[in-house]
Amino acid sequence: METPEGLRAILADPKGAVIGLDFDGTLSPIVPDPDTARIHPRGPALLARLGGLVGAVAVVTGRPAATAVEYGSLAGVPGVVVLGHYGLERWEAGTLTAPPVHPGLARARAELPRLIEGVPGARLEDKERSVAVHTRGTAAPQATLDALRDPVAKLAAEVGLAVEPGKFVLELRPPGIDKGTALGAFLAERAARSVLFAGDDLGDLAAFAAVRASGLPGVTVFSGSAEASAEIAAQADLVVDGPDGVMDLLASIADAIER
Ligand SMILES: O=P(O)(O)OC[C@H]1O[C@H](O[C@H]2O[C@H](CO)[C@@H](O)[C@H](O)[C@H]2O)[C@H](O)[C@@H](O)[C@@H]1O
Repeated sequence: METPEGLRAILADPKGAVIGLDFDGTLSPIVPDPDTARIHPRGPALLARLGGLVGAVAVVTGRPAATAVEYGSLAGVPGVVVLGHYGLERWEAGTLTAPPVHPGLARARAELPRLIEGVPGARLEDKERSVAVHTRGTAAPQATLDALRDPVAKLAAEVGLAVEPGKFVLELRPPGIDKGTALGAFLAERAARSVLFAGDDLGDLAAFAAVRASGLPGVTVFSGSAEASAEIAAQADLVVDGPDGVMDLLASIADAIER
């Protein structure tokens, strides 16, 4: 396969490159229980290696930054920056910065259990600054997700939150920021000269768009799977085979820089 132009730019000037990576489905294999997700075994060492070669490595995730740090064993990865809650939170060198909790969260948290009452296998993930409704554990995950879309959207509108859809998940979170604004601001802060972003879910499309909007040589990578979305694949320059494929790609980039 021909090397995309953005990747060639990264290899030619690695210290100008920002590598942005989603967590679930990209660095961490998808598992049924969100609490048991952990970074790919090759992840921490590879991120540390890459971090020493490129301008910056950032994990951009819908998870709370502290959760990504814990599940990703990222505290031991020098220089890595974690932009959590779609950029609302930032973790760097052991310091977490975060705004106050959105006032609509309390009511969302109180009312969501009623919406999933009588739906066996549906579960809530309370992330403090957002709440996610998961349907992966139900008998019909997609149909259940579709049935919950309208009531969840109505509640979100009433409390001033946005709905972020993902893989068998509807998340209620503060509006006004997404992975695109988070990545775009990080690229400007680091005066990036090239960028790679890898993701696997709908929330990552904003980051793909930010790569394009930056005007930098850039490459978008889709971490594909059996749950693959054609919409995301269509917007990616490269498609790899899930977190295993992401690890292989990152290793090949590190190898090529060191060569
Ligand atoms: O931005 P991300 O790092 O990709 O986070 C997006 C959501 O990921 C998690 O849910 C997804 O992964 C789970 C564990 O593999 C899986 O069980 C679930 O079905 C997926 O939707 C996380 O639990 C959510 O809070 C994140 O928003």
